[in-house]
Amino acid sequence: MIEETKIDQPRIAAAVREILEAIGEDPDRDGLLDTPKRVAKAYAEFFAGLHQDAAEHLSTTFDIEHDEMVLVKDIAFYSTCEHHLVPFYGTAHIGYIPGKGGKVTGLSKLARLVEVFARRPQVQERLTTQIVDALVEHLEPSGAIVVIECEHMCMSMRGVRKPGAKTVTSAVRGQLRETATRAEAMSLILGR
Ligand SMILES: Nc1nc2c(ncn2[C@@H]2O[C@H](COP(=O)(O)OP(=O)(O)OP(=O)(O)O)[C@@H](O)[C@H]2O)c(=O)[nH]1
Ligand SMILES: [Zn+2]
Repeated sequence: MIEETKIDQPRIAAAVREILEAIGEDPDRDGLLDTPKRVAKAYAEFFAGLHQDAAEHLSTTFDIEHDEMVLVKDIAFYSTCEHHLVPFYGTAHIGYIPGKGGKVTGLSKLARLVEVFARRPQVQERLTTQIVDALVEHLEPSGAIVVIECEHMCMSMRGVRKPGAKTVTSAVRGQLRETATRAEAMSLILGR
């Protein structure tokens, strides 16, 4: 569930009204009347992850004996660049090797983990390491890998204006740092 209650929507709405005035718009014209409220509601969704805890999702574990890699790839997500407050978006790929007698979580929980950290003001590098570190902390796997591929709107629609440029980041922990296992993970992720 998206926790939006801790986000001060009236305060966001007041700030949006200010922005509309600052760009020379009339916040009282018909089309804009409800815009501050709408933006506040949207921001409550965009930043809901600030008030969520990865532990909540990763506490669902199963007693499945599996000491080989589990990989969920192409998890689509949207995040918000903390420098410009515009979206960056793309896909996350998450793999782990359960530890000895270790924990296996539900597949959807890996996607929920992405949401928890994507729905915050972010940079792609931090998003990548936060996801892998949460996996390590809560599942105690023998290895974990996260690869994220994104387009940043701050590079497409403004500034350097290079639409289509993709940024790829990765974070690897434990046994997956070993060359052969890492190569296997990367070919599963990128070999499409
Ligand atoms: N490392 C990293 N940089 C990012 C991310 N998102 C945006 N940026 C970069 O943050 C930098 C901010 O640079 P500044 O020079 O402070 O801001 P700016 O004048 O708006 O920069 P330009 O985008 O080059 O116009 C830019 O180079 C962005 O491309 C991210 O997730 N990771
Ligand atoms: Zn940016």
